[in-house]
Amino acid sequence: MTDQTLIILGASGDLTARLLLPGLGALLTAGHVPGLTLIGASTDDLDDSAWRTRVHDAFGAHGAAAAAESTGQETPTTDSVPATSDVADRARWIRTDVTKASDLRALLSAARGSVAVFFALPPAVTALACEALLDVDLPPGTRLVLEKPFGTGSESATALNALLAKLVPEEQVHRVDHFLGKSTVLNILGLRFANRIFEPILDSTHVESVDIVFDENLALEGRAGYYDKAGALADMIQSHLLQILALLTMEAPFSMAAPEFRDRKADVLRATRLWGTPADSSLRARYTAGVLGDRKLVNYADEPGVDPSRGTETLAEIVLAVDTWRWAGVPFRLRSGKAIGASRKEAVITFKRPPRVPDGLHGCDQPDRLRIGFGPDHLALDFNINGPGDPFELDPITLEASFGAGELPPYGEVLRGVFDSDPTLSVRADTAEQCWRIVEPVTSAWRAGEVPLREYPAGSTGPSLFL
Ligand SMILES: O=C1O[C@H](COP(=O)(O)O)[C@@H](O)[C@H](O)[C@H]1O
Repeated sequence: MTDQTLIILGASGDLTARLLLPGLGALLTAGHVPGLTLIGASTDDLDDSAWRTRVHDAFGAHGAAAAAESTGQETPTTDSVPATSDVADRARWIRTDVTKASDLRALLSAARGSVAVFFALPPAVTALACEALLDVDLPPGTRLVLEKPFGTGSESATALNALLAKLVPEEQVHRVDHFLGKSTVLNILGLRFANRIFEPILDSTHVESVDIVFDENLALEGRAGYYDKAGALADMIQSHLLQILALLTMEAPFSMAAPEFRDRKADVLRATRLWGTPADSSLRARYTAGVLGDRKLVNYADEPGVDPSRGTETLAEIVLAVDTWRWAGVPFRLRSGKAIGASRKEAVITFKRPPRVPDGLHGCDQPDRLRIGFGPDHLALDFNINGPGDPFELDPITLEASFGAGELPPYGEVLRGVFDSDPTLSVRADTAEQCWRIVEPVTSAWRAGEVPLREYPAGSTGPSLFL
């Protein structure tokens, strides 16, 4: 097995501690990437020892715990997981200005074996780092791993793609969308393509509408530096929810190999557009002060680090059309909000009514629904039967299935693809551009003030076009 080195640019940031290192810890605990060298880099004045402590903490607090959860074992500490302790003990910190070729050259010379460079940086700094890398000889096979947001619109995404194409072949670029590492999201593929019963009715003849909803209890949680520039549309819809839409609407690939799978996703995203005008097919809103469970939340605009004049939305909705033979005429309603009282994370496929219910059968007319939950992992099918009591009275019933989490947490899954040099679960260049193209009519209209920014108290359900 070849040695591998993971270099994290921007390693002192929130993403590294909160998601990346825990995901890596789970991956190592599950026995992957033995002998990994981990190098952290940024302009911060850390040293090896301080960095190792951070890595130990992140592995111990989250990574090992996540792996233990999925195996049902007791939570081990880093001390009881030699693979993570070993990587943490040998981790190195190299002070680096990521926009300077000379610094990046020195950084890469410290790597052993096959190299993956993770850009845990804001989009503008990522672009500068990529430009600096043009003057550096990258070791053969180097993989470049980029976080969302990938650019800030289709123009910057196209420019960044062009830059990356000068550095390494597309197969070596991993654009991370951690929702593609979520076991329930991936279960959409098994549900659709490994069963006879669902796929034939997933089309415009049978489906009335599809809702993809990710409403969270979480509020800003100290992430103003990133979130206030992104907002709910870019943070969740342009990225994660469009990936879910692609999995729900794509045609069956003949294989799960990266080229076929990513071709089918790209096909359907190219066919996706806003349903109507931004005024009738989009909604934006921002939470005000409120109470959520036992937490008192302050007005978003008063959160430290927020620039209220930016008008950042914390709740966004858009309605999309997928112009394919299969889906023409079916509205896809995508929604995500923060500080929502009732957390709801699911895709709901609502079916059309039967052509005719026989006279004499009465009492219940709920439409059939297939619900795919994204946390907790859950699957439910709502339909009508002749229930107890009056034999001709219809009753609603739900068939439910819950299943355990995958072997790895989402970031672990995504990183496994990076270390295996398998880009299947990463977002391809054209797809990243398409996802911006789909939302751009909305972002332009919002910038021009054509859609008002509404308000909702934290802890409420928030406004909606369709709920
Ligand atoms: O990427 C993001 O995702 C999370 C929600 O995903 P989860 O896996 O943590 O449930 C969201 O809270 C965050 O704002 C966004 O940046």
